[in-house]
Amino acid sequence: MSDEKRQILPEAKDAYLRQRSTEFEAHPQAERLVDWFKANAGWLSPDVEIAYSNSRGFHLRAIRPLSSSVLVRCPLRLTLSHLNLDNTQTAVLHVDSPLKAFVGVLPNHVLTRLLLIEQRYLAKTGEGPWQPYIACLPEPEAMTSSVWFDDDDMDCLVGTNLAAATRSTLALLTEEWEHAVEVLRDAKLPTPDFLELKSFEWAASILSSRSFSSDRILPDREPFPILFPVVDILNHSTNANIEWDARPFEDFALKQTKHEAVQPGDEIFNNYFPKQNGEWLLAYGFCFPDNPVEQFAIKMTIPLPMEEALRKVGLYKPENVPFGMSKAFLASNPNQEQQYLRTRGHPFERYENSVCFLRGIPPWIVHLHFIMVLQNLGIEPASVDKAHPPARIVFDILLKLYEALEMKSRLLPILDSPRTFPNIKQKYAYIYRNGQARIIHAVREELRAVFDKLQVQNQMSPSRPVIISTTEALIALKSDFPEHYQRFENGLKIYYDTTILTWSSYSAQISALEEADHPAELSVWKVLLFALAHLYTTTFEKRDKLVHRWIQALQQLHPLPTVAAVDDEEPVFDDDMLGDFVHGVKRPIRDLNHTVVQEELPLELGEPTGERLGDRVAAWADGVVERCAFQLDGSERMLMYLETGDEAVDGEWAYREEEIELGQGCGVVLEKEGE
Ligand SMILES: C[S@@+](CC[C@H](N)C(=O)[O-])C[C@H]1O[C@@H](n2cnc3c(N)ncnc32)[C@H](O)[C@@H]1O
Repeated sequence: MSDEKRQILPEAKDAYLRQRSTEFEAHPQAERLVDWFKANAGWLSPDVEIAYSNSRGFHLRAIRPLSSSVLVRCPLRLTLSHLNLDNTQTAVLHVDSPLKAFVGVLPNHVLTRLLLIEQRYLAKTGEGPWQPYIACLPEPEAMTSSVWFDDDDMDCLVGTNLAAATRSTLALLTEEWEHAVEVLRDAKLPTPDFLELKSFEWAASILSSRSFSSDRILPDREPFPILFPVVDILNHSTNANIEWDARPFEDFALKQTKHEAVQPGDEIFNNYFPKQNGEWLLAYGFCFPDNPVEQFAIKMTIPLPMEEALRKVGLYKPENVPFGMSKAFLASNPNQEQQYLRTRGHPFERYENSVCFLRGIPPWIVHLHFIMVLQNLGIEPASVDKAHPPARIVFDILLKLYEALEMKSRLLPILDSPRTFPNIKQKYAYIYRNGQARIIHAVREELRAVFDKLQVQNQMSPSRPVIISTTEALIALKSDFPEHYQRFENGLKIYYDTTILTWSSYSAQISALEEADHPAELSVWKVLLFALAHLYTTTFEKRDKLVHRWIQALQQLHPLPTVAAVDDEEPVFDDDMLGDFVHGVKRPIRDLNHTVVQEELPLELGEPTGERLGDRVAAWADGVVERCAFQLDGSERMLMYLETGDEAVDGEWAYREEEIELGQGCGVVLEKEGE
């Protein structure tokens, strides 16, 4: 019975049970298996039977109320593993097989697969000690693990981690098989026909989907995969009330913990332990919609030269770990271990982090981005308060993480469910793939909600950190310095052919303009920051104005370059152009009859506080915009994150304790890929 079917409505239950009793036929092979099992000291509760259905395969079901909790007990003697090839082991069956010569030569797990292949071959002619058991094992055609996907099935995994994991599993199997065949040939053993790659893959799938770890029954040795006939007939359910009971060196049993609750006809499940859907599909050939433990695995790869540079700035020093995160991750190799994204409410809990919207991101990844951001800004980790790095640094980390997640989300859109699937493999592939897509989109949206909270559109910016386009920056300039705004507006008319009738019309015009493959707004930002910084540097009053505070906050992190730094550089902008934007364009003044009465003279580009101030401010504006301007979700608008310079106000959004409700942002509407 599937998990979904377990939830069936009471009124549907009778009909379901009637239908089920015809679907679930007793199976002659199952009967032979039970007879063989009992004849060899295996114990199966008299209250259960092994049933078979096309959708559930072989499985266990109750035929009457359970009189005891023990369902099945398999003696060590009946188990199948490489130990059966080792004459020194007395507690297990011995087979007379040429494979015995390779104990200690081939890896144990490879030997177990070869033994299984050999026994399958024998079972086909009714031979071998495990014949009734092997006869009940699924054949390759019935296998649904991603290892058995054809090209069409694999297409359903595009963009997922499982696509790569499946390919590398197949590559490893091929390598192990080739090695085994070579070793057998070198030993002058005729390689049997049945030892083909497909059989090797079959044996590996049997072991991955139904073996147990040996350590419970053989606690005195390194664990290895071992098959327990009949114990392995139970299907999996997360809700199974089951207990594993091993008596070391004797037997292994499954017990139903709430056996009174089992009704006649009920399927009895094992619990294989919670796993990610990728693991389920790769090893067992099924997976679950809404798997509660599902995470999104990320493998970081830090290229060697970058790793060396980051090591020098303190990547591996525990004292540099930010946001109160646990430092334990530093002991793991970032290039080897998987990191997992976790959505809100995940049963494994999220990661410790004083920034609540970063709690779904693995600490290694947050830390790496922290160090990279510091390196980009030329800031020594020692000079930063690691418990609460400034909000500007949090913002840069957020942006970098968001861009990476956004790219990944594009590769993995959430898809509508097709009405039907060509086969069960593609159905499971869809369930897995969409589960993964939902995680990456959920974590991305969690970060996106922060941008939405900060973003201000077409209105005066409040006195807090904001994400704005040039529209809102111009609104602020107009409010703070109307005269300077007027000059800038004229500059826009001349140099960008942009007339500001309304803010929306300006936004529409500037969004549509491109310059050498860049949005023209990028260069408007540069000129605007030049104008604002020039104003800031040359105005000594009105320092409380918002536009001044933006520049002040920016210059705390990005100081004006020195004279020496700009000395040999080509000027970034044309002086006349900057003069026009900042000091007013030379334009005719007309009388009522539209006759030119006077040419307005441009003001000089003043440099009151230092040598080559204009060039330095221009280089500064250019550098800051190049580093900090960004676009969100493919929108044409070029945005900047600007702070007030008041640390308490600026840090509030980053260290606020409550989580932002998703979908409640005030900014751009989320673009949902694939919808
Ligand atoms: C240990 S065997 C269980 C016996 C199996 N049904 C058989 O026919 O041999 C594990 C395999 O059973 C199937 N299985 C177990 N639990 C399942 C579930 N909840 N949903 C779908 N298939 C399941 C999968 O094919 C899995 O690889």
